[in-house]
Amino acid sequence: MSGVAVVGAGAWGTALANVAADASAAPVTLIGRDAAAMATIAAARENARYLPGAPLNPHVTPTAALDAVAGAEIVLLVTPTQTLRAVAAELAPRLKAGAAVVACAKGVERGANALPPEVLAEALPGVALALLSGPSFADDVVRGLPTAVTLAASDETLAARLAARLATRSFRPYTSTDMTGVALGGAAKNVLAIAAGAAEGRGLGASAVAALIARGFAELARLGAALGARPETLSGLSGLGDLVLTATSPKSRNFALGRALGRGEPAPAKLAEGAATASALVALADAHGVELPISRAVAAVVAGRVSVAEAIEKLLARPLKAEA
Ligand SMILES: NC(=O)C1=CN([C@@H]2O[C@H](COP(=O)(O)OP(=O)(O)OC[C@H]3O[C@@H](n4cnc5c(N)ncnc54)[C@H](OP(=O)(O)O)[C@@H]3O)[C@@H](O)[C@H]2O)C=CC1
Ligand SMILES: O=C(CO)COP(=O)(O)O
Repeated sequence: MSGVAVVGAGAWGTALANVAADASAAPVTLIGRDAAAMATIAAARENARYLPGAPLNPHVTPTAALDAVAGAEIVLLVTPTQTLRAVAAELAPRLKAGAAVVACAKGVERGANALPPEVLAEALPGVALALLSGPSFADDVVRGLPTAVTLAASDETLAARLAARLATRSFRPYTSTDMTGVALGGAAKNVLAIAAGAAEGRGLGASAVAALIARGFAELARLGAALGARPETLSGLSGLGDLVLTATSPKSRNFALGRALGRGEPAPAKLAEGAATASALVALADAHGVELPISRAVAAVVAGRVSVAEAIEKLLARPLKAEA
């Protein structure tokens, strides 16, 4: 079976390293950028900073040596969206011939307003690319709780091979060839989760959160149609599935950020991809003539241009129209 290297030793990278090691006896390397931190993980057999209490699978080798990717047929790229291009550039000269790179981040790159597949296609020309996304909290996955995700590649044979390599009894990758749709769902849900959290933080109630999820999904569907995404992708695991998970759970860092903003509390220090993605998602939509009222409101709030209260009032003042 194929050796796997995981680049990015955060919560999701660590969880996926355990998944890859649980799925096969082939070697798994977990690559971080801080040598001291990786040595600590190797000694403790636990990533105490990002996944405390989760034993590292004994077949996972932590290291800070990026050259270790050279031994892998499959590279899972699990650093935040805004770092993908730079990290991929570092990977390019080190990759084994024929290796596949799987983007596992969820967002839109600022500046280029590009989804992860586009970023990697530019940074890694000629490399076999795939994308992994879907409703999957790292904490649930590392505890072996049932999780279903989407593994997309333009080549369905590659998607099936990668899914088979990563599948375990509890981690179930469904395959797709719609990389745009899968990437868009993962990016948009993080932004919409901030809105849902803000609504809860303001005490607007479950009905308001449900309305934001439904109308937010309508935004996703409009932008997806403009980008050529398949409707069934957006209504599947990586779209609606991840939106429901992330927009209804305080375990979500994006939801938690929104809730703090809604309560007028300081923003949590944890990564919230939706905050960096919001303006880029709106810019991507604007370039295709698609209006995203909720995502635009989130972008304005996280940029500090308006308060949560002002954003809510603006959304409530919007003219009523046909639902679809
Ligand atoms: N956490 C989750 O439940 C899930 C997360 N995801 C997605 O996975 C991606 C990563 O998220 P997650 O693992 O949670 O984030 P974390 O904040 O837990 O970890 C991010 C990791 O990326 C590393 N990193 C950051 N910048 C760089 C860089 N320039 N070069 C190399 N490494 C870098 C960090 O290194 P350092 O520790 O040295 O700062 C850290 O180890 C996100 O796009 C997220 O949306 C997807 C599904 C589930
Ligand atoms: O992507 C995730 C669940 O699918 C993790 O969500 P957060 O990044 O909001 O914590």
